[in-house]
Amino acid sequence: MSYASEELNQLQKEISAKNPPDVLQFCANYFNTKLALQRAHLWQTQAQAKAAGIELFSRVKSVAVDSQGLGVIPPARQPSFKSPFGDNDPHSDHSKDSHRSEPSAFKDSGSGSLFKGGFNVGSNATSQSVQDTDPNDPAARSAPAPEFKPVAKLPVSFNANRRVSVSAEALNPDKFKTDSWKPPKNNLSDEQRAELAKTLSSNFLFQQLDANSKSTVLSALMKKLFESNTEIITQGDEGDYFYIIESGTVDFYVNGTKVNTSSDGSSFGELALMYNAPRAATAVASGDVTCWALDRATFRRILLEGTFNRRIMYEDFLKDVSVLAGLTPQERSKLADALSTEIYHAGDRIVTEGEIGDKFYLIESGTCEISKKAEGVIGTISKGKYFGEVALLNDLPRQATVTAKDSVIVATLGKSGFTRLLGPALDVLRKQDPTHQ
Ligand SMILES: Nc1ncnc2c1ncn2[C@@H]1O[C@@H]2COP(=O)(O)O[C@H]2[C@H]1O
Ligand SMILES: Nc1ncnc2c1ncn2[C@@H]1O[C@@H]2COP(=O)(O)O[C@H]2[C@H]1O
Repeated sequence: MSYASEELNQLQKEISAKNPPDVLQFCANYFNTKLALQRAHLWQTQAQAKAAGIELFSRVKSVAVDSQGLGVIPPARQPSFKSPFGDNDPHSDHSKDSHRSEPSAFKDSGSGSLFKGGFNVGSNATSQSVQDTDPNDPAARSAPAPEFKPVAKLPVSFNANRRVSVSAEALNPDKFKTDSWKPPKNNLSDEQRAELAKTLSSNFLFQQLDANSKSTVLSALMKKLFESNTEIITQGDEGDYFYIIESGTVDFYVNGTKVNTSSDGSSFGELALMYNAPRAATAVASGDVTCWALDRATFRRILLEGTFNRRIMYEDFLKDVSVLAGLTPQERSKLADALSTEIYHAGDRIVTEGEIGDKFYLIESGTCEISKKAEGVIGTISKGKYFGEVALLNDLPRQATVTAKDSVIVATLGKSGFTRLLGPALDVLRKQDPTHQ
């Protein structure tokens, strides 16, 4: 299948799942978001290459002409990753401004880190040794104490003369493997396989797989052992594996700041694989850690084939959101289909007081601060809580500013989904309206 057909198929699936009222707008947003992710990845790649002294994209000077016919240097323009049709092409000449920061948020229509905590691997997990000859095995990396540096700042300016076809391939490595794809084989003995199946059987996501997919995953999982302080994942890298922690504790850092910790039974490393985006965080073994790793192609194949789909992942999350407690399982499924994921970093404004509101937000992880111009900070909210309902319920501008205090992942629902899909939760939201308290 060609790259274009693959993209169109994917879009078709999204349209069928979400049945958007405004199809053209939906398509525009869909590709806009894809392009944003691609650009974000390019920036990251360029930053890494630059740090290593490599000039990745040749520079094309963009010189405007002033009223006297003289060439002038264009003013620095801050790229917006919310609009990739804007000034964020890393192929451009950015030498005039060294203060541009890497993108702090990316978003996509799909689920977020909902795999986290999904794998409730039992504490009776066994630890068979698996022959793993994968040359990319992260366990094979040397393991010095991790050193966390902020991601390099990037320069700004814009020239769209060069497009990103080569990098588009880099971002879609699976497309080259699609036809010849064969899941890896871990060569577990029958007993070891049965043990692993037992270990994963209590896991929510694993339970959703049909027999074939279960068997594929069992054969493809690779055991990885990480010594204390090993960097399992490095922020900004391309995604290679999705990990399930059998035992041990993993800490997550974004730009050098610790944002999260996961242990036995949790999973991580799904975001980069799902969105073809750079790794959103650095994952470090805080003690000795044993993981099961699923390679990118198998993860994506199973995900894209729909067994591991968005609905499954979001349903798991939605069960824990108290304001949605009154929804029937069918209502929850419909809602799950309509959600999108956005990621923000510390300091990002997610909604701004006075602006027009078009989305409702559920916090999947991280902490947000709510503030009002007149009153300052009025509260903080975290996982399982929501915001952005007031503007939508009352057709008002945003009544407060909501800022990410750390790395925040939110599930968002557009305005039409908000009124159509929240069912009895809308009444609860109305009753709990903070501006009426
Ligand atoms: N606050 C967080 N922000 C981003 N990623 C996180 C966070 N907490 C845990 N992670 C995990 O860290 C992983 C890093 O690689 P990925 O971006 O593929 O997927 C990421 C998530 O699974
Ligand atoms: N006291 C408050 N006043 C206004 N908004 C609040 C308050 N407490 C929490 N919020 C949330 O902050 C959000 C800002 O955007 P909205 O007005 O759409 O919805 C608002 C609420 O979800």
